[in-house]
Amino acid sequence: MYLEKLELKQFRNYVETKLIFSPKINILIGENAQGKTNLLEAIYVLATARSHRTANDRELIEFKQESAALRGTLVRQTGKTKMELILSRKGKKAKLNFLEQAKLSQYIGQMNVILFAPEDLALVKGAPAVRRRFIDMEFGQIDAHYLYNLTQYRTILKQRNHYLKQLQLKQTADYMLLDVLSDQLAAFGAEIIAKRIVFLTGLEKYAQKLQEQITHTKEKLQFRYETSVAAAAQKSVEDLYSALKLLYKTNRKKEIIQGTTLYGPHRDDVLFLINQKNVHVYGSQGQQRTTALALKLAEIDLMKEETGEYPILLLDDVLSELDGSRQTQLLRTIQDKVQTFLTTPSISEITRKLIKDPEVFRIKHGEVSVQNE
Ligand SMILES: Nc1ncnc2c1ncn2[C@@H]1O[C@H](COP(=O)(O)OP(=O)(O)OP(=O)(O)O)[C@@H](O)[C@H]1O
Repeated sequence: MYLEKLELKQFRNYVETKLIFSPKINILIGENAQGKTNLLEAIYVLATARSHRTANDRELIEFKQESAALRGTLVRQTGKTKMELILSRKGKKAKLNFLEQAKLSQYIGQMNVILFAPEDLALVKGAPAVRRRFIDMEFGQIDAHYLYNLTQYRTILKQRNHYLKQLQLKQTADYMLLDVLSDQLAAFGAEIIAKRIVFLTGLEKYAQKLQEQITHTKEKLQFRYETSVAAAAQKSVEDLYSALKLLYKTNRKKEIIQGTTLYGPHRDDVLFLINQKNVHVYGSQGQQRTTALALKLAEIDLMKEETGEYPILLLDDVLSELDGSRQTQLLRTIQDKVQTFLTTPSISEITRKLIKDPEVFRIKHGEVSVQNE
């Protein structure tokens, strides 16, 4: 799939911009603070209805304005789709082919994007929340059911935590509602854990191959899903559900004392292992970066497998963070098959050598000019 056209109105520092992109590689070049990342962010927001940089949509609207509009034409094997997202103080409105979608979950997933920013190089090293967010953003895009379960889970988790707080403060002594909420949370939690394990297995298969290519060694990369449910990978959804319910039952006192839900997918993590050793703990900086790169590139293949089409790749100033051989590996992987947008302050020699006929956009103060060499 590829994004053919993009129109922005009052989005960040773009007052009004209309662009036509190459289905292959688009280079967004410009000095600092001109709007390169804002443009990548716009594509990301158009696809996922949320920003990778902020949870506050207000920040996405041009400083002096009340609303922002993003419109795009997405081309897939099955045809073209017009996508539209309006952001305002009142919330978001999403349209597909001019039809307003009652739920955002109906809109998300049309356009699949993978964003790779320098922060992602810390994915392996960062806190568990960073990895959970990564998993949820990626898997949510390719599986509407996963996204639905996640939304339900979050809503019930909030209610359950609120109720645990009430029990902690002795504002209530009724355990009936807690049991109901535990039951519901376990049901959605089990679905989420089961899907995460399936997806991670798929991702691992591709990442292993890439890791070997990048390192030219016999380093074996493995992913392990870490959860409080024992032997989760061997369990069916029903078994996971029973196991979670049991965890809530046996740890009721502990959860009430702490006033929060201590078990479930919101507390889980992913471990990355190289030759059976935890990369987070034992990996060199280089190994951690390679693992993050392999993980990101593996997503391209996983999305292709799951959706039948290659996703759109957004590379935010990431090339300069990689050494020559990793840059080469990255550019070879995407060459000709993945529509790519990459931001950079200047085009490196490697990029010049490896990228054939890129479309180059020069960005200055939120204005874009096409600059083909
Ligand atoms: N809501 C907004 N309205 C208007 N301008 C904004 C808004 N949010 C951010 N900006 C402006 O956008 C610019 C930053 O753009 P962006 O983050 O895309 O930089 P960049 O070109 O990627 O630079 P760098 O290479 O430093 O990351 C800043 O000038 C900032 O003031």
